[in-house]
Amino acid sequence: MIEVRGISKRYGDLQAVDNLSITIEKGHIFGLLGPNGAGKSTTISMMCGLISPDMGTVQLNGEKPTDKATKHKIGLIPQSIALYEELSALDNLSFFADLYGLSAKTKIERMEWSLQFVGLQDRAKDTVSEYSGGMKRRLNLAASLLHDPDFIFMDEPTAGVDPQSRNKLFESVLELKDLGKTIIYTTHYMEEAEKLCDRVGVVDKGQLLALGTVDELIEQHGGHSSVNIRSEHGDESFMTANPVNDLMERLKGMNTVENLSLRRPNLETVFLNLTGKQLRD
Ligand SMILES: Nc1ncnc2c1ncn2[C@@H]1O[C@H](COP(=O)(O)OP(=O)(O)OP(=O)(O)O)[C@@H](O)[C@H]1O
Repeated sequence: MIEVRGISKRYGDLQAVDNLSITIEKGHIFGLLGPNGAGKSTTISMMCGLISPDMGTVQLNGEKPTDKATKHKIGLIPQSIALYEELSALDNLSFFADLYGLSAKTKIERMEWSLQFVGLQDRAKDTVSEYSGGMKRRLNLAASLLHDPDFIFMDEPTAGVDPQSRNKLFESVLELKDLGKTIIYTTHYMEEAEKLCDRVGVVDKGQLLALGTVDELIEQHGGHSSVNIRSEHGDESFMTANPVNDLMERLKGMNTVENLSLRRPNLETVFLNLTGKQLRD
């Protein structure tokens, strides 16, 4: 379990994170969503002990993330790819395995497992500079899993990734959840959060604006459905909390319906309602 209590971080005049509290259950995938500069990376960095909060506390299974034993339970997939381009995938993993201090036997086992896990076993001897952006992302993930961490922090792991690698990454995230890992996932893509996350937090200007399951957030912040009917009376559009009933009622007076569209609120609507900002990659 991860318990974040009132963490804040200021850079000069800028309050990057402002009194943020979240609890994340073991085995959950938690999505941290927010526009550019909202404070997601700063929050993740405090959660995994890379930077210390000015105020507040973070506990991973009751321990500080900077605690030596707890550090070994953390896997971080940073936003920018952290690999040696001129080395092969195997040599990269070997380097990171040595940093984690794995024994020779464990190192070989974990390197094999990690490569298999991200589907790169056939390209293990290739130089990373020959990899596509998606393959680099997958190798980045493999490197962060070598020491079999319990808490996995993924900072925009699908940025600039082709659809095939993106799907492979989704599968990998869900497999990690099945293995009982706790995953914190930041993304700009709402459909990823809808597909993957047990719970979601929306942040902007360093503050947590909403927290809950996707359904809860849509219920609380999604607003009404929008309906459009084109009939012999022309176009009619309306917003409603009860689309099925309202639609049935309106259709009664119509003979020819040429077109009918119903748009229910989704996570994107929630995001726009809360932050007023369009998402950008
Ligand atoms: N080391 C730093 N020094 C000064 N300002 C910083 C530093 N790190 C982050 N910031 C600022 O803090 C704010 C939050 O940044 P952060 O990277 O946490 O946001 P983010 O939500 O991860 O954004 P993005 O989606 O663009 O990665 C931004 O305004 C950023 O410019």
